[in-house]
Amino acid sequence: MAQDKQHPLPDGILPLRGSVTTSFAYTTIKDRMPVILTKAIDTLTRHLHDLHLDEGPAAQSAKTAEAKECISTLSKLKYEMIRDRRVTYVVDNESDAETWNFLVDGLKESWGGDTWFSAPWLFVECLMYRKIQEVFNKTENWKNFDVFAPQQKEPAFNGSVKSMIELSKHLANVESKMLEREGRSLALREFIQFSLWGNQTDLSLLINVNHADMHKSQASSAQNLSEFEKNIIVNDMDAVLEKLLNIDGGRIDIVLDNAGFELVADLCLADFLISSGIAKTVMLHAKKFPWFVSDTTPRDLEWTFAAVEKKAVEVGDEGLKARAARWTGLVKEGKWIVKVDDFWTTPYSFWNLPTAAPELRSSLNESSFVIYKGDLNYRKLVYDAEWSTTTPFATAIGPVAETIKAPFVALRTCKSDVAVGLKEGQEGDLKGRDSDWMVSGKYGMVQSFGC
Ligand SMILES: O=P(O)(O)OC[C@H]1O[C@](O)(CO)[C@@H](O)[C@@H]1O
Ligand SMILES: [Mn+2]
Repeated sequence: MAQDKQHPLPDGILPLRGSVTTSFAYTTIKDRMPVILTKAIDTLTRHLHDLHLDEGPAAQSAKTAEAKECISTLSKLKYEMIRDRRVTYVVDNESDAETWNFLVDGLKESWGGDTWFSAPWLFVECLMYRKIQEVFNKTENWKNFDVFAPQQKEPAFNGSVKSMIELSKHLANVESKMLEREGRSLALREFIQFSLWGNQTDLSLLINVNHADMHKSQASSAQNLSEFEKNIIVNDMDAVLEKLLNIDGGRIDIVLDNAGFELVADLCLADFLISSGIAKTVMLHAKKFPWFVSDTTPRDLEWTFAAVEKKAVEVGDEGLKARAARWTGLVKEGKWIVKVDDFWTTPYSFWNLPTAAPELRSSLNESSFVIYKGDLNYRKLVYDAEWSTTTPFATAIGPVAETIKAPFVALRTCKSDVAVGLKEGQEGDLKGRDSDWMVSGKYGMVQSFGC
């Protein structure tokens, strides 16, 4: 990973930071990030307890000692965060550590602050997940442990099964009607909308959600889709459909976001892109290590294929079972390519992509179309800055407009202090309707470039 200075923002545009006490960034660093650490500690503590019951004494003592060490380092991290201490280096042997530390060193000079609240929010929030991974990287026995899986990702998946079954049935119906172009376009519109609304179930936001209730909030049928549609505040869907329907067999990239219901909706879309002939291949970009609680790692993909198939068998849903089997087949045949790149788990905005990750950039330039999923990818596209909401998207993506040639769409539900491309007066209307419109996940954006 290249050591690359953070791209500067235009004069007068500041990055979002926790030091602005009225911001969602502030609430996130003050309240939500410490809770995420507490949950990680709790998960490890429970595992320690289970270890005592399950494994032999020798394995126990080494693993137990390491887990205790992890718990104490995570508690220290939480302490430093709450007290707004200076952020510390990433200390492990991974290939990205040097880059992280180069950026930690440059914080003061680039942004005037190097503590948890004074440094850019994007930087410190990403850093927390990298520091959690550092804790496990330094052990022998816990390197591959996903601390978010047992108590968050897996229960959330189980709580979403009802929605997944409904979604799969509905989409099978939609697919069967897609014979001509018009049918294909209508079908694609639905697949994209489900992929968009799937983004509501991001577990770093839903830290206190009851996983058993996930179904209630998920758009999984045509009926709730039309209810949700009025909440798409920027909607470039028609242009996106036009572009996609004219690709005729190229490669489409999906920069994945969360595992669980969102991933299942994304995989349904990826599957449709192939089965409809729109794309020959789909490249699925996953995260290298557990990230923002629920982001998809390669392990999550495998786990999801198996878990969907198992659930389908349990409930006797042949359609869903065939779907899951087809997904495994698509990977085997090379029609779905799963890719991991260090870049997605750095704090860089996409403005840095050409210099920080030149190979990834060349690869994206071979794509016919890129779909960026979720809120964090949106923040990274627009550099997580204090843009006014009427800033044109083309301005807020800065150099990305020229450096990544493939046309793209961002599908995100709004969960942070940034949204651009709104019409004059639209922000006021939204505020009038819902003071939390920017962060509640209730509103969505289908925002494209190059279409
Ligand atoms: O999974 P997503 O949609 O990228 O959401 C991640 C988002 O989670 C949050 O922690 C929720 O507020 C934001 O900081 C971040 O943008
Ligand atoms: Mn996410």
